[in-house]
Amino acid sequence: MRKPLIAANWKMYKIPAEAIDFTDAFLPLVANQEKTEIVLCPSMTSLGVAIAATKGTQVHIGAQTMHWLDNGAYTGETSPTMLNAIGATHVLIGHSERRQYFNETDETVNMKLKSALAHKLIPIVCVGEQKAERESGHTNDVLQQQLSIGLQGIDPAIATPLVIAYEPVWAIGTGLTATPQIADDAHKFIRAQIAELLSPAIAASTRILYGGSVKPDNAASLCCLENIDGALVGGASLDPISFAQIIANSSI
Ligand SMILES: O=C[C@H](O)COP(=O)(O)O
Repeated sequence: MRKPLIAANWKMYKIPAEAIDFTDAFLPLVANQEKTEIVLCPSMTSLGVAIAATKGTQVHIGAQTMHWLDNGAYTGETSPTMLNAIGATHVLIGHSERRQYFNETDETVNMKLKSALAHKLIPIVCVGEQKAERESGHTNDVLQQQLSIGLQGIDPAIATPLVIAYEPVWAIGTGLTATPQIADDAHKFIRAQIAELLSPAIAASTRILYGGSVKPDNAASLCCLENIDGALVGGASLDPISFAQIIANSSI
């Protein structure tokens, strides 16, 4: 039985005071949502206040990226030990915006994933195809490549916390959403790949989230499918009421 997970990716939005305004409004709205794992991923400067504000609640805090090393001369980077030290529990890895604007590759995804698992951070590894790749019939090839390199050398014995987010790039921030059928097919393919690359047991327990223009009114149709175990939400997670509605509508 996979516990549903709904994560908010705030991207480069919200200063610390706005993060606190969010949690003040949001926490009472989800006080009874024990069935869903809820994660907020603020920017680095709001991690600390978000962790303090959610202490003692069932809401977890994750980072939007990290380096794979513990420390070193890497200006601007944040390490897994730094995330551990402040109490972050989850980390997004390989979001398409990191791949597009910050040169992240399947190889760096792989190094970050190994590091996150070693540091007991729950990794949410993002994969997904571009519009042209879908239109030319290459979606599964792209997913296969991202996963085979991203998951290379991962020890199945420590892979249980792995979470995958399927985010078709053409659906991110565009208002275009994958149909439930498109999303479920991709998730099914991803699960089969995990079975081959890691093990059938890990494939069965891995949560696979959908991301791309998830809103309160489409959350139920996307999140209730056999292979979809939750959502990674961008724009609609910035507003506490809308994000709480997505969580409520997903658990119907
Ligand atoms: O990480 C979240 C995704 O990029 C989805 O963003 P969006 O909900 O604004 O389309």
